[in-house]
Amino acid sequence: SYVIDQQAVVNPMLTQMQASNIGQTIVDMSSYTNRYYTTNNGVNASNWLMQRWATMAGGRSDIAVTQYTHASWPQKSVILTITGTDNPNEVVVLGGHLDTINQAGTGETTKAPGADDDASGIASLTEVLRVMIASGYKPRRTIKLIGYAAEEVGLRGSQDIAQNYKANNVNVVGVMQLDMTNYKGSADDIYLFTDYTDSAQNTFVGNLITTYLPTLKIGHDQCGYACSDHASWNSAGYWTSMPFETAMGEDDPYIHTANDTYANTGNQADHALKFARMALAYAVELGSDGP
Ligand SMILES: N[C@H](Cc1ccc(I)cc1)C(=O)NO
Ligand SMILES: [Zn+2]
Ligand SMILES: [Zn+2]
Repeated sequence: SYVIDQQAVVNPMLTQMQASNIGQTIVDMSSYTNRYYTTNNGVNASNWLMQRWATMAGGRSDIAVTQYTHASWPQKSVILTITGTDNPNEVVVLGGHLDTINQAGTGETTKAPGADDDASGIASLTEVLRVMIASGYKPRRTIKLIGYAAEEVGLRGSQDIAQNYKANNVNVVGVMQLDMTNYKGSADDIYLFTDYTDSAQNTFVGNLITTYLPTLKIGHDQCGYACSDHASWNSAGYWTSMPFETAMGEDDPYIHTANDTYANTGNQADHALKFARMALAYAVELGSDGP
């Protein structure tokens, strides 16, 4: 349910979250020449993320990391699963995409660092994971963190996964997409996009922000098209939210170029930390609901 009642668990975790950790993950991921869905770099970046999350999860028998093989391209999606304790069949999904693109065309040696789009989202989720593990948090529901392949070429990785979950009747109770979290281009802090998302869940996410991050300003906007992986889940009939870094039209001008670098978001991850904290609250509040 959308009742907010986990303050005793969430608040101590929020204080542990650090922008420097997020920044390091952005630097690591954007050091690949590109992460395009068909290049060796793109394949290697997926393998790197799997290894990174698996190393973090090492000691936990309730956490598994797998790669999802897509039939028609080589880059795999990465799925980390924290199996719930007494309500494991209800699943909470948080995602971002691990691929990048250069609008001029992306070959093996084309630069597409994708620091903001979307290393920032993956890095925000990785800090959520680190703090959940550090605090020994065990959700009652299952929580899945997903690094989608092939988002830039038509939301193809998330489409595969969302349709597969629908076909298998996986009971996903909520989906949050983090695509671009570190470029502060607008007056407000977090923009809840209203198209291809669920209004009731958006209200819940807004309430999470006012409850746990009361200094942040909330905006609302629309993409006007299926602008990230939440749209794949929405069209499969699942409830989604897409908190975005700016208002429409004030978004990061460097994306899909060789200049989407950590330096071009100020060599810091303070904006992304807001999204990481929001995502942590979302994961724990939804993840703590029993059957
Ligand atoms: N088009 C999306 C990014 C994007 C999303 C919303 C807005 I407003 C502007 C830009 C993308 O490239 N996702 O990978
Ligand atoms: Zn993009
Ligand atoms: Zn993106």
